[in-house]
Amino acid sequence: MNKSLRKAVIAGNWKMNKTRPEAKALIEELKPLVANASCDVVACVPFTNLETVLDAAKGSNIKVGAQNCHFEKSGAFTGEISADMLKEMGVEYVVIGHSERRQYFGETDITVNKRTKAALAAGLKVILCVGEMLEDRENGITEELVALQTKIALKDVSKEDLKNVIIAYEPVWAIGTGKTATSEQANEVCAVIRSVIAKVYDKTAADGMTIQYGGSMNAGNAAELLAQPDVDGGLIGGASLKAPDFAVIVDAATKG
Ligand SMILES: O=C(CO)COP(=O)(O)O
Repeated sequence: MNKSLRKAVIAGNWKMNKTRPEAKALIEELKPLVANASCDVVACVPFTNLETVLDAAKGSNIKVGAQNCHFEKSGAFTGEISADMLKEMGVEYVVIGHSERRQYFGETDITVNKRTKAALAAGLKVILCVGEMLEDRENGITEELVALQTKIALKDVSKEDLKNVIIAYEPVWAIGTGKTATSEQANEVCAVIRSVIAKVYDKTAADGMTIQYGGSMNAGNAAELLAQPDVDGGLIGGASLKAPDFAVIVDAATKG
């Protein structure tokens, strides 16, 4: 299927950055720069910035996302935020299973699956992150590992709900390191993910699935990565904190 029939999505993952005034300033700077984008533009911001960013992005084409949500609807889960809480605010997207959550906060494939289902049930769109560690790549198990992560994360997710899922392939060794996967490496694994979707669901679902690459994507390398046939967008960390850089990536997706 022609990739141009899929929706390209460029999402910024601000991670643990920006106070509210800084967040507002970044969105204000970004708005005119991405106003003519033909791809979807998303800012996934810290919980504390959600209201500010929702407000600042109002009337623009910037959509707003959170960076995690809990799998229970409510209850004694100190420090957690439910999917319903995000939905009620007007948040549209949520990042689930980011490698930093897997590495530092005990996130597992099983909890990623639970959070994914909870977010979809609440009506949120999920940016589901998968990706191998350097050791996995060196051991030659990247494809199997990413396939496994994808399958478990999507267990019991219906074909209808899958329409609200984007998958982000983020090799852990490329995140925040300045070491980008080559465009061939990125495309290869995105294609593996697409074939998993075809097997678990069907070809139509696979053809329609937006699959992003993430990991040191920046203004200089985005065009080549986004031109790959199976790369439909990007999940951007560091470069999403600078409006002009992020806007170049959005432009590249519009062309790619
Ligand atoms: O983790 C990432 C996005 O979720 C990528 O981060 P960097 O773009 O800073 O490498």
